[in-house]
Amino acid sequence: MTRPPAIRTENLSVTYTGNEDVEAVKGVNIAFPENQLTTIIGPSGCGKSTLLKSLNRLHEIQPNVEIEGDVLLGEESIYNTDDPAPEIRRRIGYVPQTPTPLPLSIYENVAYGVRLHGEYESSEELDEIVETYLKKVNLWEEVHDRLDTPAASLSTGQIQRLCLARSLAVEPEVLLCDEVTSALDPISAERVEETLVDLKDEYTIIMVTHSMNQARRIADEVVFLYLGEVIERGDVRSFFENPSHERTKQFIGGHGTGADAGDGDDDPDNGTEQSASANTNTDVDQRPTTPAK
Ligand SMILES: Nc1ncnc2c1ncn2[C@@H]1O[C@H](COP(=O)(O)OP(=O)(O)OP(=O)(O)O)[C@@H](O)[C@H]1O
Repeated sequence: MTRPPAIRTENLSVTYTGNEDVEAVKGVNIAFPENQLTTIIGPSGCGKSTLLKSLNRLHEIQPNVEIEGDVLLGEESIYNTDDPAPEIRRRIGYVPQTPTPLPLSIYENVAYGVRLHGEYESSEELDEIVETYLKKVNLWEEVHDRLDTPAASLSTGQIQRLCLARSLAVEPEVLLCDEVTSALDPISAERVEETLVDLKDEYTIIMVTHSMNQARRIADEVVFLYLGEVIERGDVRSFFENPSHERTKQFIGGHGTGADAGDGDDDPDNGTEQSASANTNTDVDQRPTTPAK
């Protein structure tokens, strides 16, 4: 049975108005069901990041962006509201591709937002919150004996998990992840992926990825975006095994024609992922693939 949407768009269009207008997202209507992981895939420049950022008003921090339509969190508009943008962004967390820790200790990186929102009553409770979220992202074992050291001393993969913990500690309703493994080495990427799989039954996660292999591994549902429009969406199995639209078929190419359609993904030494976009000549994605679990 389809779960109720945690967040959805209504006729959402996003236009960059610079020297010339670029309508990056075009009248998109899409609902993201709660407590599942939905990946957004599509060729480079098709509007994936733009769509993701519009889900928590992140475009407001850059000039020359026009938004039409609406985004509803539950039944509440995130645009037509008196709530300040930081409160919207607390409820809809965003984790970027390049993890950036605050110039603070490991502990304070997780505690920061909790302090800001005043959602604790004692230092013991704050300690518990920090421990809880570091455990949720599978980082506690690695850092519990050095919580006071600077977060910058961690590896990039650990920092990405720390950033996930920081986002989760303020208890968002939705978590937006923008290519959160693509800047990581394969082993770190695998750890982050495992963490997302652990989290996905408990959180509504919307994740942009360039990797169809990653989408296959961890998504519940897949959304295919092309030139700013949603072409197709479906549960991960039917999406890859039985896509309806010709454009989707072209995009996923030979990868989606059967459950066993091999794409080299299970071979950690494969080194590159053959992007579907290579089949459509719209993109050549030679990013490293993460090894299968
Ligand atoms: N700040 C900006 N100003 C003008 N145009 C922009 C801006 N950001 C993105 N665009 C354009 O909007 C379109 C969608 O870009 P977006 O980054 O959302 O695509 P994407 O699917 O996330 O791409 P990629 O997979 O390469 O990250 C592209 O044509 C891009 O050039």
